[in-house]
Amino acid sequence: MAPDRGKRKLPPKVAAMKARKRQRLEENGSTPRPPTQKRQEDDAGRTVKLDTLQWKPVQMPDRMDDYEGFFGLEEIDDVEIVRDANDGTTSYRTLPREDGVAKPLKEDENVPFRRTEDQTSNGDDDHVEDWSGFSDGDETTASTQTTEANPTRTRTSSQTSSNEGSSRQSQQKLTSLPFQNLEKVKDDGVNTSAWHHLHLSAETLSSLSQLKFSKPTPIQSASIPEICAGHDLIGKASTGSGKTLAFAIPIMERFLDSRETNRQAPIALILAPTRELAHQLTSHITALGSNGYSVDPNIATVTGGLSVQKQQRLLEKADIVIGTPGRLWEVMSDSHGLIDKFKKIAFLVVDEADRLLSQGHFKEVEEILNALDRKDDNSPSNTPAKTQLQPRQTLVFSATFQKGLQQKLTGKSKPSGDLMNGKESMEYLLQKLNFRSAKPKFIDVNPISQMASGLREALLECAGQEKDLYLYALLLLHQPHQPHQRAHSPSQPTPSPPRTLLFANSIAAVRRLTPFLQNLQLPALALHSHMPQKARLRSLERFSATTNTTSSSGTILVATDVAARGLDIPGVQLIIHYHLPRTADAYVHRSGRTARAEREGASVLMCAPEEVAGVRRLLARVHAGGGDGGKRAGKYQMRTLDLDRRVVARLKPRVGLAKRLADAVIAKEKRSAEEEFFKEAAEELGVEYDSEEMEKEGKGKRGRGSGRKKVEREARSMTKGEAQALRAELKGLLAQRVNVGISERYLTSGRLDVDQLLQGRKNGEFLGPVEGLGFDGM
Ligand SMILES: Nc1ncnc2c1ncn2[C@@H]1O[C@H](COP(=O)(O)OP(=O)(O)OP(=O)(O)O)[C@@H](O)[C@H]1O
Repeated sequence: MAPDRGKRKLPPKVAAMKARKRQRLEENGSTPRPPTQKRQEDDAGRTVKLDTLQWKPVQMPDRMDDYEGFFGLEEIDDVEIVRDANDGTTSYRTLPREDGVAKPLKEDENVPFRRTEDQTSNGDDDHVEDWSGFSDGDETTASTQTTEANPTRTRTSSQTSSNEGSSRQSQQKLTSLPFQNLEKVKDDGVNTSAWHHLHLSAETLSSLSQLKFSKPTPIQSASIPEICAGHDLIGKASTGSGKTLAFAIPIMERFLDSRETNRQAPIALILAPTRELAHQLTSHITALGSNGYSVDPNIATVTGGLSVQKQQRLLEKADIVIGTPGRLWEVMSDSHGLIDKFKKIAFLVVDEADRLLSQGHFKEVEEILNALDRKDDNSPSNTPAKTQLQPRQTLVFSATFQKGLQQKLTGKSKPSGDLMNGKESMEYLLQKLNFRSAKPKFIDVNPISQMASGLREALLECAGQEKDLYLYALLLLHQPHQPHQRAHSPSQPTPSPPRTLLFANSIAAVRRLTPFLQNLQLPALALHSHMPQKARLRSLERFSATTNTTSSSGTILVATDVAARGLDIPGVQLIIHYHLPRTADAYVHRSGRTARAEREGASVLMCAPEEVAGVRRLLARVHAGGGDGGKRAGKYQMRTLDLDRRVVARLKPRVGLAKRLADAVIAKEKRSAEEEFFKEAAEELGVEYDSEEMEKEGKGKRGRGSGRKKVEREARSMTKGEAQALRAELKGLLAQRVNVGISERYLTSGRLDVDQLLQGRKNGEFLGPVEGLGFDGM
């Protein structure tokens, strides 16, 4: 008998192993023994009859409350269902217990051919990180749930729960992300008279004063009165323009009003597309709530990581709930009474709404919205859900609402009509959300462009095989602009070191580029959604640390689009799009990680010559906003960043060595992950794993990907000695100066040397003319 695993498609290599095994057995005239038979013989479990078991009644979860004719459910623990592999009959077996606790099935017993995390992303250069990977319902690595900017004053849900071990630790780490302005300020704060026309409470004003926000931003000025007056609202404003406080301040005002009432439900439910953004929202709202208020709100952050049961407990006392849709829906749907509580919230906030509501991305958002809108049994049965008055206000924010921005940026596909204008965006959202008023307020403070005003943009044209070389040149060019070169008084807060965010389209590319840059002595860190949650937090924390002016800390973050939306990291001055963003909205949001809060920054799009025309066309449309049917689109011309090709060419030897070393490490890691996988698969099948035989088989294959495989094989075969020799050679090259030609200046490897080299330089003297991007101003 074998446990029921259903049919799965075997990976080709495993299928080949299986076929070889069958062939050998047929040749020997023996019959294969089902692979799980041995395990069953060894198993101490006992076959039992169903009706002899101690069934326990199950309390029905909220999501079942609409199921008519469903009377109840009972459950039983510690029983495995097994199916006879030959005749398909089913029986039940008790699981052996250790210390009175049932021994769970090993993970791989349930999913024999599931690939491990590393295998998934190492194995495939085309592996693309899409938004389904950002929703974290299925991620179970260590995580966080609530953050505190001020642990002594802020009540957070996590404090109600004990014994949270490492999760608590990572939560505290996350809290230290320096959202600079929002750190608790101990001095007297700033004058807030510019806020007075918004009629906010003294406590909110005091908090704003301490946070040193002397005046509201335009989106805050426009939205806060409408929200406080009870309207639903759709708010559009460029990246980094303060949308978080535009909805957080009214929520805090309502929190103050409701303090005396016996409120049974959270005030607000805030949805965000990524874990990082959910935690950042928590951090911003916590900082607001813990600076000027006599009682702080209880904030629960619900993202993947902690057990669902723990998060359900945390939610019981929450005033404000912030979460990613996957985990939030899991927690809501498996709980008792939580959905009913959430139906009473005063605010539903959908941050980055265009992404959260876009087709096919977050099905859990729809589940949550449907659950919130579901009719109560005692509501008039003939009232359709759409027309019922919702007790809550719905607030929707993003920098981009145009559906057209989600079209591909490659220029290969024809733009599908005009970008949506404000009216159409509103209609789209009206279809998706159950607003309580027929016409929510639509506030668009940047109708023409969604790009921040302090952003400078440029194209860097280079062929695909030279991308790494040009990337290195660009990073060297950017490195020297250290803030310590600027006058800085000791009474001012420490300025952030310059940071660069490098975006790539696939996890595999992030994995390759990070060691490549590190080999070139550039301080690079990785961030993608297949990293364990702790490593994700560590990368962000190191990248964001306020005083990382030494070369050992990261000032370059190599990331997938998991970092594209909403992240507010001080000091990000340069965005590099190593790959073309797939969609125009991704371009807007990636570029929006710099030039925030009226600061300046630059964005460089690396682009192959054949892609340039298409990209220019579409970016012109992005800049034209689309509200005029694209008539202004021709006006915007993105500048080109010219690097002196002769000088760039001199960097080739270093780049070549750094690449070979990075490829070798990646290929070896991939190999060991593959070996592990195939060994497990072979064990499962009861066959012998012969790595040499598999290697031979791989060599014989021709066709798509065989060139890459050859390179991988070569990289894998690099010996330790060869790697050491290459490292030594690279070290030597990095220590040498590179003649940069006409300027008679010399370029060396590390940041310090480059700093010295470039002191007093003028634009255009280093690596060719770069007039226009104004790197000096950064
Ligand atoms: N009134 C204000 N005065 C000065 N700074 C502010 C003010 N309001 C917010 N900020 C700061 O501006 C920065 C950007 O704010 P926020 O993250 O809310 O931008 P956003 O509009 O949500 O951006 P994105 O579209 O990228 O999500 C934050 O560092 C925040 O602390």
